[in-house]
Amino acid sequence: MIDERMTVAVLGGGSFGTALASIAADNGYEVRQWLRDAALVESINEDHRNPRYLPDYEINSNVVASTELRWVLESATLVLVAIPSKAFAEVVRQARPWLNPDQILVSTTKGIQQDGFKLMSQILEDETGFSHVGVLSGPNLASEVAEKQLTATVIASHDPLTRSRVQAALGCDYFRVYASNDRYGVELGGALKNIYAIAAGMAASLGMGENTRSMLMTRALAEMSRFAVAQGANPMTFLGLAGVGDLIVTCSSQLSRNYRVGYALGQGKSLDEAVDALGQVAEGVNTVRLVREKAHEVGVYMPLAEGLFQVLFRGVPARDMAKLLMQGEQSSDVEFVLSREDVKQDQREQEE
Ligand SMILES: NC(=O)C1=CN([C@@H]2O[C@H](COP(=O)(O)OP(=O)(O)OC[C@H]3O[C@@H](n4cnc5c(N)ncnc54)[C@H](O)[C@@H]3O)[C@@H](O)[C@H]2O)C=CC1
Ligand SMILES: O=C(CO)COP(=O)(O)O
Repeated sequence: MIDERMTVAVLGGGSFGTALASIAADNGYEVRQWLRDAALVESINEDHRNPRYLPDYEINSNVVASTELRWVLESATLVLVAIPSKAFAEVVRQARPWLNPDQILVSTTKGIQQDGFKLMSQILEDETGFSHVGVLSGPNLASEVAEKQLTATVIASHDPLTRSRVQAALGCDYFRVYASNDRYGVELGGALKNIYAIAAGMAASLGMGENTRSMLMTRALAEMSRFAVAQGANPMTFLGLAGVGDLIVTCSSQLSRNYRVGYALGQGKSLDEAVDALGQVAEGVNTVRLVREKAHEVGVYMPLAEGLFQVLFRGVPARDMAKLLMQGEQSSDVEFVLSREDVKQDQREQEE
């Protein structure tokens, strides 16, 4: 049964915004989608297709697109913001005059803003001062969502109303929406896994095997949760869909843009060539820079992020970096069970 009071606005005309708009419309809600590009607006409204970002999928005909932010937002009770992190704050500021404190504001973006190392839901909070704020994140390749492949995601918010409204708006027989109150952990999970997806794509194109991919993904999880805990998130969140779930899909699929950037780099393309060929956002390229800097600042050990940074921005060949990483410290498997300090202590004692 649909909640008659709910109307949905989606900001962003990329692949994920389009896929989410179509789900809400499939669920019977009135959906308005904001895009800058008038030609794409026309395609969505006339042909029910987004030829630039999701050319192969039909969009529910109840999604109405517009270039008018005011029109899209004025009747909305739920606002999903699906804008790449670099432009996220700018768009929220543009939207601010038509946002109100009763609306539910949800980021679906998996990135970090350079200025202040802010996650997107923090931007929503800071720019509006409103309290119904949440994050949607999980293993959600947009084209598979658009194809109605069976999929699950997480709505994370401290606010129960935000969680239940998003579950009602998007949950359906092909899209399950699980709830979390660790907004920061869920959001960090989505942003951080993009770093390791680039590394996984690179490893695959260099012909590295399945053991290598498994090692990479599991050590990535250790590194992500180490960083997140240092930033105040709950490590248990990384056992869920927005942690290990998203890491698995993004590190295993050519449908991931971050993975594809890594794959192209492994084939010898430059970073600029790889990003240009993609023509869509690969958030991990920026995230690795910001996270590496933050890790240095707060003293968190992140050898994989550091290694990827050196390959992407310092010209270190990926194979050399892989060799170097294999010579790094052999420490604890799960450091929430046996700490890295304890392993170091054991090793020191054996050496004496
Ligand atoms: N595509 C996917 O499979 C998924 C993407 N996400 C996240 O969703 C976010 C958005 O990604 P996609 O929709 O995939 O991106 P995309 O690359 O498909 O499209 C980006 C959209 O944002 C628009 N845009 C960029 N700058 C803008 C600005 N200043 N003002 C207005 N619009 C602007 C572009 O015109 C385009 O419509 C990313 O952070 C991504 O990590 C999350 C889950 C799945
Ligand atoms: O976040 C995603 C899947 O959950 C999409 O990943 P990419 O941005 O790498 O395509």
